[in-house]
Amino acid sequence: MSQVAHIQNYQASPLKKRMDVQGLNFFYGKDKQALFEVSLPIYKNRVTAMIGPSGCGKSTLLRCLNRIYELYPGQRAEGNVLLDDSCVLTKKVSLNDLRAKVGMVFQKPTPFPMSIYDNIAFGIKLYESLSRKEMDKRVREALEQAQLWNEVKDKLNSDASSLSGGQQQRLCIARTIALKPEVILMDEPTSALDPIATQGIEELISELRKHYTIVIVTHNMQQAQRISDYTAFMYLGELIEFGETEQVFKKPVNARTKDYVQGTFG
Ligand SMILES: Nc1ncnc2c1ncn2[C@@H]1O[C@H](COP(=O)(O)OP(=O)(O)OP(=O)(O)O)[C@@H](O)[C@H]1O
Repeated sequence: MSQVAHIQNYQASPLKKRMDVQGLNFFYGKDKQALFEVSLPIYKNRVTAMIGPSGCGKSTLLRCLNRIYELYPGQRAEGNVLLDDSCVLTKKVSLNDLRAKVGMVFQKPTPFPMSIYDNIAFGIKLYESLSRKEMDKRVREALEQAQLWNEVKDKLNSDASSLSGGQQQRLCIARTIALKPEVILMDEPTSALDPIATQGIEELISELRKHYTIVIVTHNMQQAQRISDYTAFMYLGELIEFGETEQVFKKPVNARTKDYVQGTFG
C-alpha cells in the first residue's frame, strides 16, 4: 500500500487539543529572542509538522514542549504551553513527569552504548520497577510498535551499535514509546537516514499517530506533506501560518508561506 493511501485509509479520531501553545516567547540569554508570541494548538492523534527556513525557531519551539531547554543556563521561555490544563513551563510540572508524557526523538539516532534490550529497559527502570517477565513484555511491545521486533528478536543482547542507521532510529523511537508517552517530539528524525530508512520511519510515524500525538520538525517539504495532518510555517521566530497541511501547501493564506512552500525562498 502506498503511504498516501495508507494515511487516507486511517479513520481519524475527532479533533481534540492535546497541547496548547499560547503567546510563547523564548530567549537565549539576555540579547537573543528566538520566538515571538507563538500560539498554536497541538491536536491529539495527529501529526503536526513544523517547517520554515533555517534559524526560524522550529527546534526552539519543539524544545519548549518538553522544557528540555531548562538543562541549559540562560535559556528562558515566557507564555503558556498547556498539557492537561497545566503549563509545562512552570516548575509545578516536574521534569520527570513531563519527560514521561512528552518524549523526544533526535536528529541523529543516539542509542545508548548497551544491548538492544537494555536500550529499551534502561528508561523504564527509571520510572517503574517491573518483574523480568513484565519488562520482557514491555520491551517486546515497544519494539513491535516501532516495527523493529522482527529484525531484532533473535539478537536482543547484541550491542545496539550493530544496527543500521534506520534500525537505530527505530530503536530510539521504541525507547521513547516504551515510556508510554502521550506526545512524541521528533527533531528532523530522518535527516541522517537514506531514502529507504526514511520511508520506513515515515510509515512508522503514520502508524504511530493512531496512539500518539506527534510533532515533527522537518526541512523536507515532501515529507511534511506525506506524513503530517497539520503544518506550522515559521519565519524569523514568528508563526506565520498554521493549518491543515493540504491547505498550507495548496492554498496558503500568507504570501510568505506561499513563497516558501513553492520553493521561491528558504
Ligand atoms: N544556544 C543558542 N544560543 C543562542 N542562540 C541560539 C541558540 N540556539 C539557537 N539559537 C538561535 O535561535 C534562532 C532559532 O534557532 P532554531 O535552532 O530554533 O532554528 P531552526 O528553525 O530549528 O533552525 P534549523 O532548521 O537550522 O535547525 C536562530 O537564530 C539561532 O541562531
